[in-house]
Amino acid sequence: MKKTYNELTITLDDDYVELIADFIANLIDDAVELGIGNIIVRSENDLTSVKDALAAFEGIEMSFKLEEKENKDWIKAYQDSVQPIEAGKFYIFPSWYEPKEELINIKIDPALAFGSGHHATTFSCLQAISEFVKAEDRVVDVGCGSGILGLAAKKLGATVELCDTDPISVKSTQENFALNEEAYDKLWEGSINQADGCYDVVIANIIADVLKFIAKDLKKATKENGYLILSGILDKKEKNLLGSFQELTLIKRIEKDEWVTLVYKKETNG
Ligand SMILES: C[S@@+](CC[C@H](N)C(=O)[O-])C[C@H]1O[C@@H](n2cnc3c(N)ncnc32)[C@H](O)[C@@H]1O
Repeated sequence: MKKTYNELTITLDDDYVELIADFIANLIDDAVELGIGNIIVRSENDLTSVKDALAAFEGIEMSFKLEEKENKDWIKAYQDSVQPIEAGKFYIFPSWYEPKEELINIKIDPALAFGSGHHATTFSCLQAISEFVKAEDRVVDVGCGSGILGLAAKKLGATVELCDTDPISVKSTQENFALNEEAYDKLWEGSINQADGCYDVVIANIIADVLKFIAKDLKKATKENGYLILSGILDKKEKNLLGSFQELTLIKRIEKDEWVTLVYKKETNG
């Protein structure tokens, strides 16, 4: 145990506390404390990159205080308790576990970027990918985080491109593709507006407000008769989002915990 730990206090609108806390819990393995209008994260690791990842979120005002404090006894727990999970056709496991023969294996170690597979939004996307991605599809993973969704599509034989506005996610995606001995076809720091052409499947697990903000580009990037998988939508935000995608056909809705995943088809006349 180190002599000191880092404490990051995030002050934000109380409506977003749970959402952002969920996001942080998937970035790191350390304790996240929820307050009224604030979240406190404590870790022996440097929390600058968590702060930077949060600062990259568009549409949510946050202020940050990062301090170094004397260590009492937090740390050391979650990493030991990270369990593998099964989602759709996939088995997501940390490297200290053995793969499972009957499933498609994806090795992900807990790291700074979002996407260990445990969060309801990632889990539901993996289910949707199992159902809608076919070999040789051209797929883009928008907001790739750890790269887990792109990796899943790659394992199904798709051509995969990925992007994220956060450089830590881009790095983490590179590392996770290497860890799984897979190669992506393109990876860039940025968003879907920089994509080149159209895709059979567009996947975006971000948050409702951002999905709304980039709706036009997501729809444009989806091929005729292609699929658009949207996730990261809190149930209370769903209604407000639907209007931005109303010209597409909603073919599947997956609800897990308080999170909703929507699968749209862009019909030929859509
Ligand atoms: C909830 S995480 C999803 C990570 C991973 N795809 C998964 O399903 O577990 C959302 C990611 O979207 C990224 N992001 C936020 N706004 C974005 C935008 N406008 N365009 C692309 N990525 C964005 C964040 O940096 C974050 O890595």
